[in-house]
Amino acid sequence: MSPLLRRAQAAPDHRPGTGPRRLLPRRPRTGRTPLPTIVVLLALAGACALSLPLLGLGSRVSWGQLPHLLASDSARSALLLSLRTCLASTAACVVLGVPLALVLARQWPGVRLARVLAVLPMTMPPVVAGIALLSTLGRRGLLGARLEAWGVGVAFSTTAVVIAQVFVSLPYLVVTLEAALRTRDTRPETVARTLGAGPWRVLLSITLPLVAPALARGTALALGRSLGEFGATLAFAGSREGVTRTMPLAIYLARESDTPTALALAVLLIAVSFAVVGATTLRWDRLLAAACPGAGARATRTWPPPGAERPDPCDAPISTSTATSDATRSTPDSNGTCPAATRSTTVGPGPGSGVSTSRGEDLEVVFSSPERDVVVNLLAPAGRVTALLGPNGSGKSTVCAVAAGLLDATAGRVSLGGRILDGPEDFVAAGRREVALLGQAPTLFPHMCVLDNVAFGPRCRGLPRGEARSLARSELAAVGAAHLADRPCGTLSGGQAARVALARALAIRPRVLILDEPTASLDVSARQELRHLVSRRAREEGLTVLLVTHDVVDVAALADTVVVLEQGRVVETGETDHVLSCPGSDFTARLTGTAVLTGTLAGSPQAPAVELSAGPATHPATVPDSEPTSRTGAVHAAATAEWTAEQRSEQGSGQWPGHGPRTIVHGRPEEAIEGFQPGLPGTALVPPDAVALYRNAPQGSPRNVLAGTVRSLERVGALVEVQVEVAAGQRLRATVTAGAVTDLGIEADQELWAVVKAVEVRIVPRRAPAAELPQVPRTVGTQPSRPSRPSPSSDREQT
Ligand SMILES: Nc1ncnc2c1ncn2[C@@H]1O[C@H](COP(=O)(O)OP(=O)(O)OP(=O)(O)O)[C@@H](O)[C@H]1O
Repeated sequence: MSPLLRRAQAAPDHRPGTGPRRLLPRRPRTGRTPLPTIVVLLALAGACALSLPLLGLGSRVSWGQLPHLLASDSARSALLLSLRTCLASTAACVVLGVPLALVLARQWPGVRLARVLAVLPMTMPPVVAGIALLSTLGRRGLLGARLEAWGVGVAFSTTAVVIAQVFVSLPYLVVTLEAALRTRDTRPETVARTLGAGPWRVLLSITLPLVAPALARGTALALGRSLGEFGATLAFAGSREGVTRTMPLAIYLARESDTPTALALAVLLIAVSFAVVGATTLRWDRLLAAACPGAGARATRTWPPPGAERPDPCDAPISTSTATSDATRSTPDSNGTCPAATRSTTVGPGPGSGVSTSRGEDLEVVFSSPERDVVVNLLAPAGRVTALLGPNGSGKSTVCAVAAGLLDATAGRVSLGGRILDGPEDFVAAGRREVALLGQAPTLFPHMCVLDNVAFGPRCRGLPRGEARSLARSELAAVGAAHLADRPCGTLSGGQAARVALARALAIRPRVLILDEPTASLDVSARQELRHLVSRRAREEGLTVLLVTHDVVDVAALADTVVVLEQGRVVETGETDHVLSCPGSDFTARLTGTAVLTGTLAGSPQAPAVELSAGPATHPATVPDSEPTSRTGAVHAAATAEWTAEQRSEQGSGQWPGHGPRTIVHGRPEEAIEGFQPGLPGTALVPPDAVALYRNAPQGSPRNVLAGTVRSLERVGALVEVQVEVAAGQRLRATVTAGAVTDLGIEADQELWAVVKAVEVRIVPRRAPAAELPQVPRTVGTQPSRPSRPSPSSDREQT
């Protein structure tokens, strides 16, 4: 115990908050990490450095005479000229700076140098900037001489003032905006593309609104810099009253001859700068919402709006029983009650109408991506749900991106109902394929309300605003989210956001719905809810669904067929029931809890076996009790191996067989096993209910008996998973009741016996490791992409 704690406990009263007796360190009251004192002191010194000169200036100003001093002709002329030129130069900065920042935020050869050049005018002494401008646009300058020949004189004019201001202030806007663009989340833009937005709509509706705060700040900085511009203006434009003499110049000239006027102008300049920069820090959205409540849904980020009550009476878990029940949900009325009738407008049979439209068509995806070492050929049948499974990095997202048009199917083909979406000659862009993509995160557009999010896709497809909103309302109703329509997206829970994202994907009336782990970030109940919803909506619309998931419950509940990818190749396909009950790959075996034991194939397809990799004997050389104990609860496990004849005789001789060098697992006889060849690598897949654990060596002559060591015990719901190592690094899994664990006295490092029914063990040839896989020919995929195609390796950057 620390001395401090001892003292605290020894004190007669060490209740918190009792003055000097409070010896325990004070806990921080907020979650914020406290700043070191020295940092706070330095910050105060910095604040003084910024504010003291202003105080000094204020102390010299004749405040009483201020209106009189500022009313002089020269002061008014300087002020008006400053405002005119600053507004013009700021507008020019926005027009030129936004495109420049967009280009500089991308990756291209030489972009780093370009970024340095863009910042350079910020670091130049202003007078040097003026000389540079004079050398370019002056009468004898690089361009100025030609302009003079055409009768256009730039230097020493009001235009020169604007040019000088643009030159020094443009970098402020570019740097601020470019940093925001480079670090922005690009997923909303990718989603917008998949919903059918073209480049202009993505830029104007998504990209710029998302970086609007940085644009506002950059613009304010540019305006502030223009207002204060002096050196470059003086060198390039001179000081002609009413023409080029802006406020800074007027202050400079008056500072000796007419100090009170100079100080008054200085105060005015500071006040204007303060107003301009301060305006960018205001929450305009809130002010607008307060000023015109009708605009609140689009602008405000708070919910409920002031005066409204929580909780939302319609915000209950949705019923997934019938489409109609969801479709009748609607926006609560002003009293907060949910009217029975929906305001939804349906298009055609309409979402949630319960009428199957069977829009789905066969989706075929055949491609190779040498960069990612993915070679895939798969078919998602029309109107069915195909689960795409595989370990991390196996290529699932790549398949989704290719199918959605975010990635070019190099040397391949994507077709929908026989129509080529991506092939050697054709490429249909993302968003024009009738393919909707729903990713792990809902990625709602944060600057739009829920209704506008869902109406975005239909708007991109040319639907008038009113119709798009009606369709959006009915889509929201169909997923039980009609009452969220006017909510800002930032106020939704994860489950609500997922529902809205589903409605948004379905609002474009796709034929194919691609779900790339949409339930990954949800809790159990929200996950279940979304699962039901996807299943119901896919059925109602008759959609072809490609579902990426790592959750076996998703597969069992939703999928009709399963495709398994490993190391970028399809290793297993089949009907869901078959794949789950008879997994044919390591991945599905693990997914279903089946133990995977590896070794060398032996026997024949009619009597298949796998000889496990050799492992050290770990059991002590004691004679096991040959009586199965009375506590022989035949507990079910997930793998086994044969106790060989030699091992039996070892046991008879009083030797514990341990993990002998010839641990063999026998499997179910088959008529034929593709690729079976004794001596090649093989796998024994042992389902969870095929194994019984014994504390002592079992009697009788079971074919597969395995000696092993308990390596872990883990609670799985009401049961306990026992992992038993049967060869070096190879474990069986047994799922037993907690009672059986107690009865058998199972604990870590204990030796056990496992018996596995051979008829339940599948023996399959093992797939060669990645290094031995046939390489994709390098010529494939090196074809130049058509300009409109996304680059094969650029989707991550974009997504
Ligand atoms: N932008 C990229 N550029 C190059 N290679 C990439 C890129 N994105 C992914 N890869 C590679 O492509 C392969 C397949 O990745 P992909 O993301 O498709 O796998 P996944 O099965 O979806 O994985 P996860 O389950 O982790 O999402 C991996 O080897 C990965 O490293």
